[in-house]
Amino acid sequence: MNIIFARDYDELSRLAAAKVADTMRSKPGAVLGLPTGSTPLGMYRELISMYKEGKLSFKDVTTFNLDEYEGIPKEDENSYYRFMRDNFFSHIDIDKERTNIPDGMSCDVEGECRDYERRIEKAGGIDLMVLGIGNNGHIGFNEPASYYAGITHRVKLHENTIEANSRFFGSIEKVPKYAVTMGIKSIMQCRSIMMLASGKAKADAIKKALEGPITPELPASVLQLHRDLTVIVDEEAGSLLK
Ligand SMILES: N[C@@H]1[C@@H](O)[C@H](O)[C@@H](COP(=O)(O)O)O[C@@H]1O
Repeated sequence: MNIIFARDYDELSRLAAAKVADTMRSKPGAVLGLPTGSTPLGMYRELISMYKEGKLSFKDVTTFNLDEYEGIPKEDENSYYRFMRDNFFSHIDIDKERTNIPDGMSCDVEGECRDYERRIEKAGGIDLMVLGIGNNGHIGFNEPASYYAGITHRVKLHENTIEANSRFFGSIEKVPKYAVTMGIKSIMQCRSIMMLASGKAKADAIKKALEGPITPELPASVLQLHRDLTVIVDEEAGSLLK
């Protein structure tokens, strides 16, 4: 495991974008796994700048997003589809046909999950998966549980997650109760993983994830078993690490 201590959020974002760019340069047609949330916003801004400066092209890249809320239409301002379009995809030269986000409006959720896994396999698997981490240690929407959920699946969100994410919805009542997320197996199968964490609220989850026991009660702790894991933390998020 490679832990990088960034001075602050800006440096974390630059380092994260540089790793994505390296992956794209070393493998034309790379397949990227992408997260939402406030943490990767700076990384997306950096990547957009690289594209605008002519240093990077996303033409041949394929992407798979980690998760999506259930029951939120694509065009809703809180859908992860909108998040990705507004914060990243509409600013770069990516082929929209090569961007994949679970369909949270599907009337056949099970079928959608199976199809998502098939699409990842058909693309040749994910070269670099970028992850954030929830305050409770979740990755994607894999919530603390007594077992590991393997592949892409429907999940009931924890109270804690609903509360943390209510800041985007204006009120707790408006936050969806369910989501579709890539599973722990789908994440662990990625060839390389980079997890990002910024701010004091993440310090406890990061300490448990990297130094605590490996348990589905703290989903990110399973990443300790991955062969190619890079974690980038800023000073606050890394403040409890030994
Ligand atoms: N499903 C997403 C996660 O993928 C993300 O890592 C987490 C943390 O978000 P933030 O970066 O805003 O703290 O939020 C959501 O729950």
